[in-house]
Amino acid sequence: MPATCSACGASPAALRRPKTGHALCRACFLAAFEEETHQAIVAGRLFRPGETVAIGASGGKDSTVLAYLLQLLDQRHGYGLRLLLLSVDEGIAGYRDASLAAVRRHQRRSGLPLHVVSYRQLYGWSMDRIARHLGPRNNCTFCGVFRRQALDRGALLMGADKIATGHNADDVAETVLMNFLRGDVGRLRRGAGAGPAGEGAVPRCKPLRHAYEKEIVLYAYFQGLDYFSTECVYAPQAYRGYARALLKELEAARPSAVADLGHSRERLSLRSDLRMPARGTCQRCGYVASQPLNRICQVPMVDSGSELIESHGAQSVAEKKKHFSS
Ligand SMILES: Nc1ncnc2c1ncn2[C@@H]1O[C@H](COP(=O)(O)OP(=O)(O)OP(=O)(O)O)[C@@H](O)[C@H]1O
Repeated sequence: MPATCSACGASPAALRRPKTGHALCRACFLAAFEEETHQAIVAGRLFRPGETVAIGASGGKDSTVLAYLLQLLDQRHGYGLRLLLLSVDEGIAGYRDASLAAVRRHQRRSGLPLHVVSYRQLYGWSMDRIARHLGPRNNCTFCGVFRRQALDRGALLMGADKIATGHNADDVAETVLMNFLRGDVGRLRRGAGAGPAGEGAVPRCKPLRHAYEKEIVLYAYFQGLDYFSTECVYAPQAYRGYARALLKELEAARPSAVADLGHSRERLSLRSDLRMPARGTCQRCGYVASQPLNRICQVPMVDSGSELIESHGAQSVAEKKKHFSS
């Protein structure tokens, strides 16, 4: 590594940027990362003044950096946002309880309001209980559908106009790879944009979708941010892990592979006569569905316990509100 920072030419270089290869000092790296995130927000028109934004806070590095950065950039550039932290407790012992503790620590430091919604309260089931019914496979698929809806419902109850998630460039590239490998054209078309996405009740955006995971880790490190870094106990079974391993190999050979995959998806052109899955509403619960019943209402264990359907579909919003903690 060169002795001096290639940006300021004065301070000693502290790192080589994984994204660009530039050798930078700590201050120049932090400034570049913050400015790039601001530019992504401005170019993507992700927010409007006066909006209430619920930040999906998992306690992991990405959403911790996102929450920190949005607060910093909002103050610096006067976006005029009302920022909130929104966490979903899936009920995964030894994982989510510890990561929620990290969210609460961030909440205390930042002063941002925090709301927690749980699967148990919303659906009557914890993810651990679902996993016992389903066995080791498909847990991440179900959990993803449950979480998407839980974030929507939490955001609606908090009066949020938008949900911001910490998805980064590696997440986007993995998703593109996975959808290619599965031939899932519907998700390829709608899955990797900056948002607002068309799915769900509340528009979503991903302000860090151009940020490399390695740089997010470096940013968190240099800012001394406190986050939870253990993988979910169900993740090793997920197909996404293969896409992640493949991406790491590709990145080692060519670092731009991460960004290039995201760009490929954006520029992808699909045949005009291609039939896309219709998006409607679930006949049972009324939330987004591409089939008569959405994935949650199709969970096989509903036969062995109607609790899930009843608590998911039959409660009024007023009844559900009393379940939410703040
Ligand atoms: N339990 C949750 N509660 C609230 N938001 C969540 C939760 N899980 C995921 N998200 C949101 O979705 C994004 C991507 O999810 P992913 O599963 O990659 O998160 P993670 O790896 O657990 O944590 P992070 O992305 O914060 O490092 C997160 O950055 C966060 O914004």
